[in-house]
Amino acid sequence: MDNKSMIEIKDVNKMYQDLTALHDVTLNIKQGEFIALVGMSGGGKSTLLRLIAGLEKPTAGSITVGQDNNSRSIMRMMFQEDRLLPWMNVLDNLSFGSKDKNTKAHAQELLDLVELGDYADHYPNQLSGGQKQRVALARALMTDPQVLLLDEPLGALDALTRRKMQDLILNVCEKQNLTTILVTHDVEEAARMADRIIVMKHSTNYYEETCPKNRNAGQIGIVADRVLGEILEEKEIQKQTA
Ligand SMILES: Nc1ncnc2c1ncn2[C@@H]1O[C@H](COP(=O)(O)OP(=O)(O)OP(=O)(O)O)[C@@H](O)[C@H]1O
Repeated sequence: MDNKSMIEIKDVNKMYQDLTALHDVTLNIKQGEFIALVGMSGGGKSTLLRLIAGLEKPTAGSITVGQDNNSRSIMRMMFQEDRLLPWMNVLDNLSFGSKDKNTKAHAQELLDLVELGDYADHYPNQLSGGQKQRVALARALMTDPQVLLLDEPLGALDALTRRKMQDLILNVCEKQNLTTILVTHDVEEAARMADRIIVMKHSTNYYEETCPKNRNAGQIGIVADRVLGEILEEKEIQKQTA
Protein backbone atom coordinates (compact mmCIF):
# COMPACT_ATOMS: atom_id res chain seq x y z
CA MET A 1 0.00 0.00 0.00
CA ASP A 2 1.48 3.40 -0.89
CA ASN A 3 1.62 6.25 1.64
CA LYS A 4 -1.47 8.10 0.55
CA SER A 5 -3.77 5.07 0.21
CA MET A 6 -6.35 4.63 2.93
CA ILE A 7 -8.35 1.73 1.49
CA GLU A 8 -7.10 -0.83 -1.04
CA ILE A 9 -9.64 -3.21 -2.53
CA LYS A 10 -8.01 -5.88 -4.72
CA ASP A 11 -9.82 -8.34 -6.98
CA VAL A 12 -12.70 -8.65 -4.54
CA ASN A 13 -15.48 -11.13 -5.24
CA LYS A 14 -18.45 -11.78 -2.99
CA MET A 15 -20.78 -14.73 -3.49
CA TYR A 16 -23.96 -15.49 -1.59
CA GLN A 17 -24.51 -19.18 -2.41
CA ASP A 18 -24.56 -19.06 -6.24
CA LEU A 19 -25.33 -15.34 -6.48
CA THR A 20 -22.43 -13.05 -7.40
CA ALA A 21 -22.92 -9.82 -5.43
CA LEU A 22 -19.49 -8.41 -6.32
CA HIS A 23 -17.32 -9.37 -9.27
CA ASP A 24 -13.60 -8.49 -9.42
CA VAL A 25 -13.73 -5.09 -7.74
CA THR A 26 -10.39 -3.30 -7.52
CA LEU A 27 -10.34 0.20 -6.06
CA ASN A 28 -7.71 2.36 -4.44
CA ILE A 29 -9.07 5.08 -2.17
CA LYS A 30 -6.75 7.85 -1.04
CA GLN A 31 -6.60 9.45 2.38
CA GLY A 32 -9.06 12.36 2.54
CA GLU A 33 -10.91 11.28 -0.60
CA PHE A 34 -14.73 11.37 -0.75
CA ILE A 35 -16.15 8.45 -2.75
CA ALA A 36 -19.79 7.93 -3.70
CA LEU A 37 -21.07 4.43 -4.56
CA VAL A 38 -24.13 4.50 -6.81
CA GLY A 39 -25.86 2.04 -9.12
CA MET A 40 -28.92 -0.09 -9.64
CA SER A 41 -30.67 -1.66 -6.70
CA GLY A 42 -28.89 -4.96 -5.97
CA GLY A 43 -25.66 -3.73 -7.61
CA GLY A 44 -23.58 -4.50 -4.54
CA LYS A 45 -23.14 -1.05 -2.95
CA SER A 46 -24.06 -2.03 0.60
CA THR A 47 -22.21 -5.33 0.24
CA LEU A 48 -19.01 -3.50 -0.62
CA LEU A 49 -19.52 -1.12 2.32
CA ARG A 50 -20.06 -4.06 4.71
CA LEU A 51 -16.90 -5.76 3.42
CA ILE A 52 -14.88 -2.55 3.92
CA ALA A 53 -16.33 -2.24 7.44
CA GLY A 54 -15.21 -5.80 8.13
CA LEU A 55 -18.75 -6.92 8.92
CA GLU A 56 -18.41 -9.63 6.26
CA LYS A 57 -15.48 -11.31 4.50
CA PRO A 58 -14.91 -11.33 0.73
CA THR A 59 -15.19 -14.72 -0.99
CA ALA A 60 -11.96 -13.89 -2.83
CA GLY A 61 -9.56 -10.94 -2.97
CA SER A 62 -8.41 -8.60 -0.23
CA ILE A 63 -9.33 -5.33 1.45
CA THR A 64 -6.72 -3.36 3.37
CA VAL A 65 -7.72 -0.35 5.44
CA GLY A 66 -5.20 2.11 6.93
CA GLN A 67 -1.50 1.58 7.28
CA ASP A 68 -1.53 -0.88 10.16
CA ASN A 69 -3.29 -4.07 11.14
CA ASN A 70 -5.58 -2.48 13.68
CA SER A 71 -7.58 -1.03 10.81
CA ARG A 72 -11.20 -1.57 11.89
CA SER A 73 -10.86 0.77 14.88
CA ILE A 74 -10.29 3.76 12.60
CA MET A 75 -13.68 3.35 10.85
CA ARG A 76 -17.19 4.38 11.83
CA MET A 77 -20.44 3.75 9.99
CA MET A 78 -23.58 5.89 9.81
CA PHE A 79 -26.95 4.57 8.62
CA GLN A 80 -30.28 5.88 7.30
CA GLU A 81 -31.88 5.37 10.72
CA ASP A 82 -30.18 7.40 13.45
CA ARG A 83 -29.93 4.52 16.02
CA LEU A 84 -29.96 6.94 18.98
CA LEU A 85 -31.00 5.68 22.42
CA PRO A 86 -34.37 7.36 23.13
CA TRP A 87 -34.01 7.34 26.92
CA MET A 88 -30.73 9.29 26.90
CA ASN A 89 -30.21 12.94 26.13
CA VAL A 90 -28.02 13.98 23.22
CA LEU A 91 -24.83 14.44 25.25
CA ASP A 92 -25.26 11.03 26.92
CA ASN A 93 -25.94 9.40 23.55
CA LEU A 94 -22.51 10.63 22.46
CA SER A 95 -20.59 9.82 25.65
CA PHE A 96 -22.38 6.53 26.45
CA GLY A 97 -20.00 3.76 27.55
CA SER A 98 -17.01 5.97 28.33
CA LYS A 99 -15.70 6.66 31.84
CA ASP A 100 -13.08 9.12 30.64
CA LYS A 101 -13.80 12.51 32.21
CA ASN A 102 -12.83 14.32 29.00
CA THR A 103 -15.49 12.48 27.01
CA LYS A 104 -18.30 14.94 27.71
CA ALA A 105 -16.13 17.89 26.68
CA HIS A 106 -15.24 16.07 23.45
CA ALA A 107 -18.95 15.30 22.87
CA GLN A 108 -19.81 18.97 23.35
CA GLU A 109 -17.10 19.99 20.83
CA LEU A 110 -18.57 17.63 18.26
CA LEU A 111 -22.09 18.91 18.91
CA ASP A 112 -20.76 22.40 18.21
CA LEU A 113 -19.17 21.08 15.00
CA VAL A 114 -22.53 19.75 13.75
CA GLU A 115 -24.21 23.01 14.84
CA LEU A 116 -26.16 21.47 17.73
CA GLY A 117 -24.18 22.97 20.60
CA ASP A 118 -27.36 24.12 22.38
CA TYR A 119 -29.10 20.73 22.18
CA ALA A 120 -26.94 18.69 24.58
CA ASP A 121 -29.77 18.11 27.07
CA HIS A 122 -32.49 17.45 24.50
CA TYR A 123 -33.87 13.93 24.02
CA PRO A 124 -34.06 12.30 20.56
CA ASN A 125 -37.87 12.66 20.41
CA GLN A 126 -37.44 16.45 20.78
CA LEU A 127 -35.33 16.63 17.60
CA SER A 128 -36.17 16.83 13.88
CA GLY A 129 -34.99 14.11 11.46
CA GLY A 130 -32.09 16.28 10.27
CA GLN A 131 -31.05 17.12 13.84
CA LYS A 132 -31.08 13.42 14.79
CA GLN A 133 -28.83 12.64 11.82
CA ARG A 134 -26.46 15.39 12.92
CA VAL A 135 -26.31 13.82 16.39
CA ALA A 136 -25.64 10.45 14.74
CA LEU A 137 -22.82 12.05 12.73
CA ALA A 138 -21.33 13.60 15.90
CA ARG A 139 -21.57 10.21 17.63
CA ALA A 140 -19.78 8.51 14.73
CA LEU A 141 -16.95 11.03 15.17
CA MET A 142 -16.54 10.42 18.94
CA THR A 143 -13.68 7.93 18.49
CA ASP A 144 -11.86 10.22 16.03
CA PRO A 145 -12.19 7.86 13.07
CA GLN A 146 -10.16 8.35 9.90
CA VAL A 147 -12.71 6.62 7.69
CA LEU A 148 -16.43 7.37 7.64
CA LEU A 149 -18.80 4.89 5.95
CA LEU A 150 -22.21 6.38 5.12
CA ASP A 151 -25.00 4.00 4.08
CA GLU A 152 -27.77 6.22 2.68
CA PRO A 153 -27.69 8.46 5.78
CA LEU A 154 -29.81 11.19 4.20
CA GLY A 155 -32.40 8.93 2.55
CA ALA A 156 -35.21 9.73 4.98
CA LEU A 157 -34.80 13.52 4.96
CA ASP A 158 -36.81 16.10 3.02
CA ALA A 159 -35.06 17.82 0.08
CA LEU A 160 -34.12 21.04 1.89
CA THR A 161 -32.79 19.34 5.03
CA ARG A 162 -30.96 16.86 2.84
CA ARG A 163 -29.21 19.64 0.97
CA LYS A 164 -28.15 21.33 4.21
CA MET A 165 -26.87 18.00 5.57
CA GLN A 166 -24.82 17.43 2.41
CA ASP A 167 -23.00 20.73 2.99
CA LEU A 168 -22.56 20.00 6.68
CA ILE A 169 -21.14 16.50 6.06
CA LEU A 170 -18.73 17.87 3.44
CA ASN A 171 -17.62 20.59 5.83
CA VAL A 172 -17.09 18.12 8.70
CA CYS A 173 -15.24 15.62 6.48
CA GLU A 174 -12.90 18.33 5.27
CA LYS A 175 -12.25 19.74 8.76
CA GLN A 176 -11.53 16.25 10.17
CA ASN A 177 -9.64 15.14 7.03
CA LEU A 178 -11.83 12.04 6.79
CA THR A 179 -11.76 9.46 4.06
CA THR A 180 -15.44 8.99 3.26
CA ILE A 181 -17.51 6.45 1.34
CA LEU A 182 -21.13 7.35 0.74
CA VAL A 183 -23.71 4.88 -0.61
CA THR A 184 -26.55 6.81 -2.22
CA HIS A 185 -29.38 6.34 -4.72
CA ASP A 186 -29.30 10.03 -5.55
CA VAL A 187 -26.94 10.71 -8.47
CA GLU A 188 -27.14 14.46 -7.92
CA GLU A 189 -26.12 14.01 -4.29
CA ALA A 190 -23.15 11.95 -5.50
CA ALA A 191 -22.25 14.58 -8.11
CA ARG A 192 -22.51 17.36 -5.53
CA MET A 193 -20.48 15.69 -2.79
CA ALA A 194 -17.94 13.22 -4.15
CA ASP A 195 -14.43 13.55 -5.51
CA ARG A 196 -15.03 10.30 -7.36
CA ILE A 197 -18.24 8.42 -8.18
CA ILE A 198 -18.20 4.65 -8.59
CA VAL A 199 -21.13 3.13 -10.48
CA MET A 200 -21.46 -0.50 -9.38
CA LYS A 201 -22.13 -2.79 -12.33
CA HIS A 202 -22.49 -6.44 -13.14
CA SER A 203 -21.80 -6.33 -16.88
CA THR A 204 -18.35 -4.80 -16.26
CA ASN A 205 -17.20 -4.52 -12.66
CA TYR A 206 -17.76 -0.76 -12.30
CA TYR A 207 -17.65 2.63 -14.01
CA GLU A 208 -15.79 5.55 -12.50
CA GLU A 209 -16.31 9.30 -12.83
CA THR A 210 -13.93 11.91 -11.36
CA CYS A 211 -15.72 15.11 -10.36
CA PRO A 212 -14.33 18.61 -10.92
CA LYS A 213 -13.18 20.62 -7.86
CA ASN A 214 -15.29 23.68 -6.85
CA ARG A 215 -18.02 22.57 -9.23
CA ASN A 216 -20.99 24.76 -10.07
CA ALA A 217 -24.62 23.72 -10.52
CA GLY A 218 -24.13 23.20 -14.27
CA GLN A 219 -21.18 20.85 -13.77
CA ILE A 220 -23.07 18.94 -11.07
CA GLY A 221 -25.94 18.46 -13.54
CA ILE A 222 -23.59 17.22 -16.29
CA VAL A 223 -21.87 14.70 -13.99
CA ALA A 224 -25.23 13.52 -12.58
CA ASP A 225 -26.59 13.01 -16.13
CA ARG A 226 -23.54 11.03 -17.20
CA VAL A 227 -23.73 8.81 -14.11
CA LEU A 228 -27.46 8.28 -14.57
CA GLY A 229 -26.76 7.32 -18.21
CA GLU A 230 -24.35 4.63 -17.02
CA ILE A 231 -26.92 3.25 -14.56
CA LEU A 232 -29.65 3.16 -17.21
CA GLU A 233 -27.32 1.44 -19.68
CA GLU A 234 -26.54 -1.21 -17.06
CA LYS A 235 -30.27 -1.66 -16.43
CA GLU A 236 -30.80 -2.21 -20.16
CA ILE A 237 -27.98 -4.79 -20.36
CA GLN A 238 -29.44 -6.65 -17.39
CA LYS A 239 -32.90 -6.65 -18.99
CA GLN A 240 -31.48 -8.14 -22.18
CA THR A 241 -29.45 -10.82 -20.40
CA ALA A 242 -32.28 -11.77 -17.99
N1 LIG B 1 -26.84 -11.59 3.27
C1 LIG B 1 -27.17 -11.83 2.00
N2 LIG B 1 -27.56 -13.07 1.61
C2 LIG B 1 -27.86 -13.34 0.32
N3 LIG B 1 -27.84 -12.43 -0.67
C3 LIG B 1 -27.48 -11.17 -0.34
C4 LIG B 1 -27.13 -10.81 1.00
N4 LIG B 1 -26.80 -9.48 1.01
C5 LIG B 1 -26.94 -9.06 -0.26
N5 LIG B 1 -27.34 -10.06 -1.06
C6 LIG B 1 -27.57 -9.97 -2.53
O1 LIG B 1 -26.42 -9.38 -3.10
C7 LIG B 1 -26.78 -8.46 -4.13
C8 LIG B 1 -26.22 -7.08 -3.79
O2 LIG B 1 -26.93 -6.56 -2.67
P1 LIG B 1 -26.62 -5.13 -2.03
O3 LIG B 1 -27.52 -4.96 -0.86
O4 LIG B 1 -25.17 -4.98 -1.82
O5 LIG B 1 -27.05 -4.16 -3.22
P2 LIG B 1 -27.26 -2.57 -3.20
O6 LIG B 1 -26.58 -2.06 -4.42
O7 LIG B 1 -26.81 -2.00 -1.91
O8 LIG B 1 -28.83 -2.51 -3.35
P3 LIG B 1 -29.88 -1.39 -2.87
O9 LIG B 1 -29.55 -0.19 -3.71
O10 LIG B 1 -31.20 -1.97 -3.21
O11 LIG B 1 -29.66 -1.15 -1.41
C9 LIG B 1 -28.30 -8.50 -4.22
O12 LIG B 1 -28.65 -9.37 -5.26
C10 LIG B 1 -28.73 -9.04 -2.87
O13 LIG B 1 -29.94 -9.75 -2.97
